[in-house]
Amino acid sequence: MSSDADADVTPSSADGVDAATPTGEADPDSSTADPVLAVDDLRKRYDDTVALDGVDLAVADEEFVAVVGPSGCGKSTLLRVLSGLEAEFGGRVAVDGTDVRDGGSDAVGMVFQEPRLLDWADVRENVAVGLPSDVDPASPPARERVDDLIETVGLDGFAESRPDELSGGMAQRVSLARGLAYDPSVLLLDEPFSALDRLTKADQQDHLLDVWEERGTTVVLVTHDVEEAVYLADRVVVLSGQPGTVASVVDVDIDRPRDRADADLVALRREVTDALGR
Ligand SMILES: Nc1ncnc2c1ncn2[C@@H]1O[C@H](COP(=O)(O)OP(=O)(O)OP(=O)(O)O)[C@@H](O)[C@H]1O
Repeated sequence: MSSDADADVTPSSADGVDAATPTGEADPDSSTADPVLAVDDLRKRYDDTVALDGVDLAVADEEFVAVVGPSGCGKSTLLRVLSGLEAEFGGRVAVDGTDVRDGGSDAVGMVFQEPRLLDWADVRENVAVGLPSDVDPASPPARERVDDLIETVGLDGFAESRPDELSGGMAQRVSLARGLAYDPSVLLLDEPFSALDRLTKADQQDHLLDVWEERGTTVVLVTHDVEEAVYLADRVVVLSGQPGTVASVVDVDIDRPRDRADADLVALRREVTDALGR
């Protein structure tokens, strides 16, 4: 894709976001000097339920962070706040230095557990849904960007296919391309592979890593799957049970490509599992 096309469809972002060095253990706020995503003392309550209580998290540019925690600890709530779907909360959440309540969430892309595709639309149209609202999806730069994303997620040749002609893994890749169409500063993934069988899941995980490495996107992945978290992420943030708060942070300081059976990886899996109290 040409840089001209990028310029036409990419929203402007705030200046001055530099990569920073993650450090780790139990102090998620100290991980980055100038984070792309900054969560400070996040508190969220639904009537009598305290879902999140004082969550701190800082994610560096191009970092891949996984969030794990017991059922009901507030993982989905956290993503809903980050993506601007929950406007009422305590504390501060900023993307590229802009509060999510002041438009910071515009710089966030989201991939859900279910692909949530439009049945009547083909792959190209489904990906185009993720383009900025002021971009004409029929314009040549937009079409070029969409086709580039379709290629990035490995679906060349399927641009005119409809969702019922795709496998579950392929449909989830359409959802990933749609999440990237806005060229987000942060891509949020809410258990994107949990509905897939084991082999498809492993393929999709590797595919996500390829896309992450190729596009340099900052990723926050919520998952129940400790193996997935440790295999994919630079850091695993472990939330405590309800109300959710950060119980510990485990650095995964292992070069990629990683071997799922690697002894160090297995040891880190145990560390995360222990932190979860399983
Ligand atoms: N819209 C809502 N109204 C009332 N309570 C809610 C709402 N959404 C979530 N909750 C409550 O907030 C808490 C956190 O829910 P959330 O779905 O964020 O947890 P989770 O960690 O994603 O759970 P799971 O792993 O089971 O998907 C739970 O007690 C849940 O019942």
